[in-house]
Amino acid sequence: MISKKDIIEFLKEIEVEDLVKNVQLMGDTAIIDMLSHSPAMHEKKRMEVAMHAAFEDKFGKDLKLKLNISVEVPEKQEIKGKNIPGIKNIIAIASGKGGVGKSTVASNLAISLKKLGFKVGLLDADIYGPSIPVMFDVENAKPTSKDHKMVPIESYGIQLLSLGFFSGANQAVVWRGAMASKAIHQLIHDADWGELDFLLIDLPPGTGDIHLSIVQEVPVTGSVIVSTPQHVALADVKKGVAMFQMPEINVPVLGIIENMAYFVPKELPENKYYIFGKKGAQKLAESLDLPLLGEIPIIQSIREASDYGRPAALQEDELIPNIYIEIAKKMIESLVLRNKNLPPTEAVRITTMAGCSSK
Ligand SMILES: Nc1ncnc2c1ncn2[C@@H]1O[C@H](COP(=O)(O)OP(=O)(O)OP(=O)(O)O)[C@@H](O)[C@H]1O
Repeated sequence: MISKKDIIEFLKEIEVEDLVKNVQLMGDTAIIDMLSHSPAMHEKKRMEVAMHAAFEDKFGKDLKLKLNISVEVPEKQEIKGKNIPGIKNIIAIASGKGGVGKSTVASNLAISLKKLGFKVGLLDADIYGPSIPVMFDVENAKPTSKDHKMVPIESYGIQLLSLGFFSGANQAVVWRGAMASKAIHQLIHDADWGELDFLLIDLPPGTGDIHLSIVQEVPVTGSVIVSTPQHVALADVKKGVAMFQMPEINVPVLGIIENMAYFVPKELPENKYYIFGKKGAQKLAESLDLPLLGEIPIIQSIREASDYGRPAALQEDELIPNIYIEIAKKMIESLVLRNKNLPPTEAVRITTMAGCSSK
């Protein structure tokens, strides 16, 4: 006669007792409530199949097994890398393709979050061409160290670190491969970022191994994908989204930003010319069930501002700053929603729109 004690002993033997919440024996049926730490359906299925096989092996067909598997994702699994003390939210800025304006968007988003009253850092992890030092007019800066930690360079109130500070723009190529991962690890963990509401990470373009290692390195709260309206760029957005949604990455995508969405001539600011097609990103965002965080026009002064080293979101004229402020607010809205719908993590602290009044 099989007893409840036999079943509990067996659960210990097969080393699943820490996943078992409750065991009941009713006649010839064992009812076991278990936890799965992965939200993926195939994991649940795999657990079910393995349990049935193990029980049949041990107790034969005399004992029926009824499993109730519930999903509980532990905090630890949401947090990819070691938590960084003092940093509340880490947002990865990615693009499926190169040259779509990812670094420009990251810079202006950083400035806009700062204008909304947040403490912001920006890590330039673009190994192929770190451009943040130029965009923030700190091309020749060299970070110092304090208590064995790198001190970020501050520009326009944003804490900055970039591979460009160390490699020199022309040597960017040396950062490829394992060395790049190691360097980025140091920029993230061996730096004194201080207290930050947001650390934005300007990822390299594309979706390769280096992205995976960066994203697994840090507890990324959410990602934002930048695209241009062309079909080829939009097609690559799907790859970017898929990368963040891989089970081992599992970083929520907060939304898509369409850059260079339309052209506005300076002399006719009311006219919008959709040179590369209209509403491509919006339709894509809808089909992927993601928010479109905003559309940024092609404007000469955005490029000039980047080249000059003073992001366009700082301009007196309100056209560009307002577009970016709206995008920053939408991103925070999406983050708030993400925090409501997903299990809380240590890295996620912003739960309301408080502090979002424009300064
Ligand atoms: N909305 C815009 N209007 C005009 N020029 C823009 C706009 N966005 C970006 N640019 C310009 O386009 C060029 C590419 O932008 P950026 O370097 O930000 O792209 P990226 O996606 O980060 O590139 P990479 O793939 O090299 O990392 C830059 O010269 C930038 O100033």
